[in-house]
Amino acid sequence: MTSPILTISNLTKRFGGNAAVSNINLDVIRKETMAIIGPNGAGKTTFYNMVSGRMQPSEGNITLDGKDITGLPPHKISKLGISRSFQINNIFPEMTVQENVEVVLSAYHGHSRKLFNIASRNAGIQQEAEELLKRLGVDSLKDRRAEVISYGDKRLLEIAMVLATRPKLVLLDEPTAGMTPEETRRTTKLIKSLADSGDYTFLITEHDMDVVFDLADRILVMHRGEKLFAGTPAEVKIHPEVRRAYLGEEEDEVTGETSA
Ligand SMILES: Nc1ncnc2c1ncn2[C@@H]1O[C@H](COP(=O)(O)OP(=O)(O)OP(=O)(O)O)[C@@H](O)[C@H]1O
Repeated sequence: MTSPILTISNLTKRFGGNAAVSNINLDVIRKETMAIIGPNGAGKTTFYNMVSGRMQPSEGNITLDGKDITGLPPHKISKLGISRSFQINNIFPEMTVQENVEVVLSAYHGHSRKLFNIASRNAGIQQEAEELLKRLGVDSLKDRRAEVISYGDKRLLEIAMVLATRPKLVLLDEPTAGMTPEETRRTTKLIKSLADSGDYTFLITEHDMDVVFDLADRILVMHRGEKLFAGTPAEVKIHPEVRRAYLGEEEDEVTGETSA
């Protein structure tokens, strides 16, 4: 875990006179799982939107694997290897779970995304889709229409679709938001096993601190647009300024403990 896959330099986004993100410097190391946390309004979404190309930075640079991607549109950034999960928006509800993954794989392998190509399914793509669904633990659902599976399973399907593009960097936006505690446990375990496989680099935003501390190798703590601290979960837990930033929001949110 040494060379950075993503380098952020002096990244700033202003809305009018206000800096939503201010002068952030950060390296995301190949194969690590990095989480971004911070109180409401800290600038996490704005930061994420700049990395995925949905927002143009006011200042600063973003480099992916040595290539400057600052200000490129989302489709170009996605082609260059940053894949972002959107909460279920990408799923075709009437297709089966497996066909959904096959559509993405077909596009990745240079075939048309059009449905008639799915009808004449390619054996290699079919097998690849099955393997991905197995990795996500949803292969038993492969022949179900996507619209009938549970919310938690849809989120896992969505992650399978993101991974189908073989991204260099996977952005997961609140991967457990809206899940039941059981779905959250299952999803956390799965993401952890994907991360442990060493095949992926994850940049995750997540409000659930238990999930963050379970998954992250390192955590970027944002506060009022600035980088308050970046370090290991153990370092973050004991960092006085981090604790101070969270107190007054939800007490001890950062440690996952409830204060008496
Ligand atoms: N399009 C916009 N126009 C003006 N101000 C914005 C815009 N987007 C975000 N902001 C402001 O930038 C600041 C950071 O917002 P952002 O949504 O990035 O924070 P966040 O950490 O993701 O918050 P939350 O945890 O509540 O989602 C806030 O003060 C917000 O009001």
